[in-house]
Amino acid sequence: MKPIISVRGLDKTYSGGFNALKGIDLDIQRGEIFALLGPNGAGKTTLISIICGIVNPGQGNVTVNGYDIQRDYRHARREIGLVPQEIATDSFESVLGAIQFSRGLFGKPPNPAYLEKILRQLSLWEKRDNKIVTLSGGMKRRLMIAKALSHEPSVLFLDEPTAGVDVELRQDMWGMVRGLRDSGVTVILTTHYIEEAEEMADRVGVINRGELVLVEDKKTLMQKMGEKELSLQLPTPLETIPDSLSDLPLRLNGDGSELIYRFDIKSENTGITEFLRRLTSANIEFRDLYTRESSLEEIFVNLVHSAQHQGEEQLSGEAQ
Ligand SMILES: Nc1ncnc2c1ncn2[C@@H]1O[C@H](COP(=O)(O)OP(=O)(O)OP(=O)(O)O)[C@@H](O)[C@H]1O
Repeated sequence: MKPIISVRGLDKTYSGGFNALKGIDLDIQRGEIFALLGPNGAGKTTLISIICGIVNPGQGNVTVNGYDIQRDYRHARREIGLVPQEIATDSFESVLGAIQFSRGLFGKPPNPAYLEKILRQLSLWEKRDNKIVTLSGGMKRRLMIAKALSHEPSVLFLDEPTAGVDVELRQDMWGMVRGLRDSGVTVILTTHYIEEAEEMADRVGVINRGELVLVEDKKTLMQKMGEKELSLQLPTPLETIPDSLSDLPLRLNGDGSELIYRFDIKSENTGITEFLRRLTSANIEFRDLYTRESSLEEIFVNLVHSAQHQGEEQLSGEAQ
């Protein structure tokens, strides 16, 4: 199947001369949840704003459902629902009135059954006649999503959907976004919360200093880049790691009653058998053992660090 969004060779230099995006190539597949991760100022909003037609692209091409965002702006824009970070809406309007109005802006004929469906999906149907001013913060956020969906777009952009939202509400939002994906909407979200990407995304893109440094299936990414840790619970805490084991990737946690061995799940030989044999030789006993995988957060930090490191090496190479 053809991708719903296709970005080719996208470059953006702002008028002040700042090069915010560098040669971005990206395909978004129909029906997926794609999370765009990156540190502050990496270029996430710039990329989304270009796809949504809010910021002019420099060089390159972007199509949405086959429509070129510059040559065929109106068609491309109709395919998109954008949920901005800020809640901006007329507070004395009713919930239903607000989404009817948003739909009208796209020149779409009324479709009460569709609007009812999205309000029900977002748990706002009971509030349809309420004035927006009377809604809670979480309801207002959901209303912003309902507005963005009102014209039946095929792609929904969520810019930091849960910034400043409490944990419980965040989980509600995640459930709702998954529900939208299940109903056929493609979702692209930017987030600072790695946990959010880890919970929701099918694929993850990492952007750093205007470059897309990685696009990967989330599960593959976690397997490929992940390190595992083998944690041993010791009945007798250790003060230090014995000299006979000092060449191994070990560390002690807390009061010395947890010994942690790191290994790479990519590697054919994890070294665990050898480690356990040497542990016995060193007369170290353990009560229990379990493994844990590194989180997307750790993977992300490693990636950004290595990308920065490469950049610095390149700069120092150029300076020489
Ligand atoms: N209108 C503009 N003119 C000049 N530079 C800009 C403009 N908008 C953004 N930039 C710069 O482009 C870079 C990328 O900004 P962008 O907002 O896309 O990053 P971001 O990844 O969305 O960051 P954040 O996570 O903080 O929202 C930043 O260095 C920013 O200062």
